[in-house]
Amino acid sequence: MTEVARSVVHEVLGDGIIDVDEPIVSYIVNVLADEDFDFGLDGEGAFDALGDLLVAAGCVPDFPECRSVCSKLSDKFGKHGLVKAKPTVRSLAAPFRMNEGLDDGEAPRKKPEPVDGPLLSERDKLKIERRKRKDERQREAKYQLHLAEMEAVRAGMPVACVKHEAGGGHTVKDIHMDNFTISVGGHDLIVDGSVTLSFGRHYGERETEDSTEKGNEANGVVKVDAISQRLEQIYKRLELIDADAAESRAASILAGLSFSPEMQKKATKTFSGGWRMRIALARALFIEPDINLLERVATRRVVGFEDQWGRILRRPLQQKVFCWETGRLNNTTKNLIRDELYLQTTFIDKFRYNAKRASLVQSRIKALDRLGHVDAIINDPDYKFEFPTPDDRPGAPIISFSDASFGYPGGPILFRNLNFGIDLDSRIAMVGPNGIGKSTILKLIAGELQPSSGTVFRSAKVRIAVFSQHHVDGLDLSSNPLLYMMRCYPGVPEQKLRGHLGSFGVTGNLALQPMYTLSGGQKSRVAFAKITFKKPHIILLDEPSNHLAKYAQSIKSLLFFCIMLILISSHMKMDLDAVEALIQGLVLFQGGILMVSHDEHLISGSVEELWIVSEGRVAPFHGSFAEYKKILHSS
Ligand SMILES: Nc1ncnc2c1ncn2[C@@H]1O[C@H](COP(=O)(O)OP(=O)(O)OP(=O)(O)O)[C@@H](O)[C@H]1O
Repeated sequence: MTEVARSVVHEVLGDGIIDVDEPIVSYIVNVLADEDFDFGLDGEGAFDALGDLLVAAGCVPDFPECRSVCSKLSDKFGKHGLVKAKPTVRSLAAPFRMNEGLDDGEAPRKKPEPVDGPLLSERDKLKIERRKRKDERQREAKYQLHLAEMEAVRAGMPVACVKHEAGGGHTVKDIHMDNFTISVGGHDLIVDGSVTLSFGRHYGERETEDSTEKGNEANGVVKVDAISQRLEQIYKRLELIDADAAESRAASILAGLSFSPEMQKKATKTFSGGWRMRIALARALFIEPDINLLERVATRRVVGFEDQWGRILRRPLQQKVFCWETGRLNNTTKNLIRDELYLQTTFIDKFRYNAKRASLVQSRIKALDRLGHVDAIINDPDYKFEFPTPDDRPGAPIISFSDASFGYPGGPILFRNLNFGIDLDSRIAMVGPNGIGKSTILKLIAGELQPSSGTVFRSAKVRIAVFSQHHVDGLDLSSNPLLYMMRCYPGVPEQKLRGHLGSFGVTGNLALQPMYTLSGGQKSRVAFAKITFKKPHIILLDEPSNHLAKYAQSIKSLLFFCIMLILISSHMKMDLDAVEALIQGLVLFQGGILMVSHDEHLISGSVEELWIVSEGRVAPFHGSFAEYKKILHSS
């Protein structure tokens, strides 16, 4: 059926569909081929569902033309029997009585069902259902269009095109092209070139210059001046960038980032998250021109940032709030002010009824009152990260490992005889080298993996939420945060889901914005909202600040620091503001936390214990993250 539908679409749209990307064409075909699709009167349904996409994708020049095309589509689909017949109303030959054959006594009345609002007729319900499907299709269409646009931007260059403007009077069997231009990515490679390929001659790469002369002799002119000039430029450029040494340069950069020769040959997909980040770093280092360019930008940012920070911190609180209101602060400065205000308000709350500190509390209350907007600042949605408090507290044991060992099938044993427990008061960060198996432990805890031997016990009553980059990547990008939550939790009132999204700063219009338009940090917030809706007792976090801090440990030079900033701005999935908010949210969370992270700031701000994963074992470390790092460096 889809094949017939496809041929009808091609027939009706003709040339209009030739240059349209395949995913868009498939989408159009699938929508129309859907057996529930309602073409409506004269193709009006098709126009509603696909009009915007057909025009935006250039299948039709404008909306009036689009209407007529939709009408043709409806017609053709009907002729091919692809339009499902609508149920028709049939009149009965004789009246039919509902109580025929029943006792004459009055039938017991059914108690009317309580209803919340006006009753909907079947027709209304169908209409609403159609409307929903239409919205869904339009969202999907916009997303497909966005994907196609992104693909074009990523490719960075339009398709190579050949403009052929005039034909010559040569024999029919020769191929002659005159006045043609070849451009790639907006750069002209050949301008006003002309080529004649004479029938019977053989042309090849090495023969080019030769054949020019031979061709001249034989009057079969091949004008390759422009081509050879261009080739010369390319060779010069390759020489300039030392292309022959590219592989060895890449190898030495990778080796500097601890990739052994065997690892350098492995497919990227076989590496753990941390190693993949190193690959991204190696790539950034390899492309020198971009680094130099960005380095300047980053330096300016660093300097500007420090200047402003220093200046703002020296000002009294009142002035800081004024600066806030005038909106000239960056996120870090905002966080510092917010922290200070937060401390002031906590101080007031804590010592409000303490006689000894009464005067101090009073003066602070007055000072804050004078400032105004304090609530707005503390409750800024950007800063919000509120994990729900579970209503129950299952008794111990919650999670315990007994002699648990694990190795991936076909791989080495990663852990032997692990013995430890986690409860609702646990606040732990697991640290260790890349690829040692930290994420694997989280998967064993969550039940995604089973131990090869020994046991991992999980209380039947415990609710565990897992956050990893995988959950952010798994969001439905064609949807929006609210719809996504509605699909994940069907039947839950919209207001409740909105409220929950709001706890993670996804408020107002942001909750209705297409997911693909959200920033990395905003997507992370949606993922957090999704995994915590059921009020988990334990939260497992796998690199919630996404591998950013591990490089900060080894990055000494400004160049490296700049690269970090580049990586932060281009790859980060959670912005710095969100990390601050996450720390605050975790501190206030009333359950257990086990995180895998290399982010010193996140670890020291939100957990109390450090566990070290190494050589197949997990052991508590009695010291701070900074002390652990010191030991790591000295060894
Ligand atoms: N599905 C899998 N199949 C086979 N091997 C795997 C699989 N997932 C991970 N591994 C391997 O198991 C080892 C441990 O991986 P894991 O992701 O747990 O490490 P990690 O300590 O979390 O690393 P990082 O800090 O780099 O994120 C690595 O060598 C990894 O390549």
